[in-house]
Amino acid sequence: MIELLDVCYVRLGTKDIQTSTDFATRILGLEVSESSRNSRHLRSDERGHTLYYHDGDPNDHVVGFEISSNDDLDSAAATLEAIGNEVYRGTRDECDSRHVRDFISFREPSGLKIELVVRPEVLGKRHFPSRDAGISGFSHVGIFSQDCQRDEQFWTQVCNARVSDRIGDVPLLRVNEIHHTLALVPSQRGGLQHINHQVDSTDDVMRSYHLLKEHNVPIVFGPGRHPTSGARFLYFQGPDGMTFEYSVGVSEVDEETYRERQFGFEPFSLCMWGAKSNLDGLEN
Ligand SMILES: O=C/C=C/C(C(=O)O)=C(/O)C(=O)O
Ligand SMILES: [Fe+2]
Repeated sequence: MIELLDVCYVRLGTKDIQTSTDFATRILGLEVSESSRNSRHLRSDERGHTLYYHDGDPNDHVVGFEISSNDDLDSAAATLEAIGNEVYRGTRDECDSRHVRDFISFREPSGLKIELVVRPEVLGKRHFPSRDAGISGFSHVGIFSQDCQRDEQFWTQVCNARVSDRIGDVPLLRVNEIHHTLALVPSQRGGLQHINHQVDSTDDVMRSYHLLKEHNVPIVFGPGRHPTSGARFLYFQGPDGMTFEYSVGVSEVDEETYRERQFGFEPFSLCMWGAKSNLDGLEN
């Protein structure tokens, strides 16, 4: 069993590094922690970076998950190879550019590249956001799935993910006490469906809603409230068609007493306030 501790970063190719950086700092509210001619490391919390943009194909998405030790990394590689996955071990330079001690990469069943990393760096220097969006940190991702039932089996049987809720066959999966760290969203393609940052309050969600509208950023869903995690949310479109989410109030799960719930595949399962979803794979 591969024991994922948490999601730690997303890496995205972009056609225009400057436009993507401007969005990430002036709109989303992240901090540039490292910059080169063709890449940016961006920070959202105490970690050294949680988002990385680089010149490249905008369909090139990678999600990093932290695992606890090199022994766990070796046994994860053996587990993945035993079920037919090709596993790549990061070179020293690649580890250094990610600020991690070690990592391996592989593709999950719908094709998204996953990196399992050991000892991602946290910075002593206080995080200083580029705008007052109220972000408290990077929290979860949505992943496109060509077969939600098959992919749920991968995340729950090969890895340690547990189902918190399902909307139809769409599972919200946790790897720690947070209600979900990944959601599988039906699609013909693979890749990343959305990137979530938690904010401090509903006021932050609503302040950003008005700021985004003023800057003509397309709103994809919300403001609204998920009956699943209880979070108040707002989804909007960033560069290269990537969807970002702010949310606040995601519930925590007591492993001893929690039982997974089944929600119907209907609009009020997505938003209990009745907002209409234009989310890729979850339109209504
Ligand atoms: O539309 C369903 C989304 C549910 C949630 C939630 O319960 O918070 C998400 O944030 C998500 O799937 O990303
Ligand atoms: Fe989300």
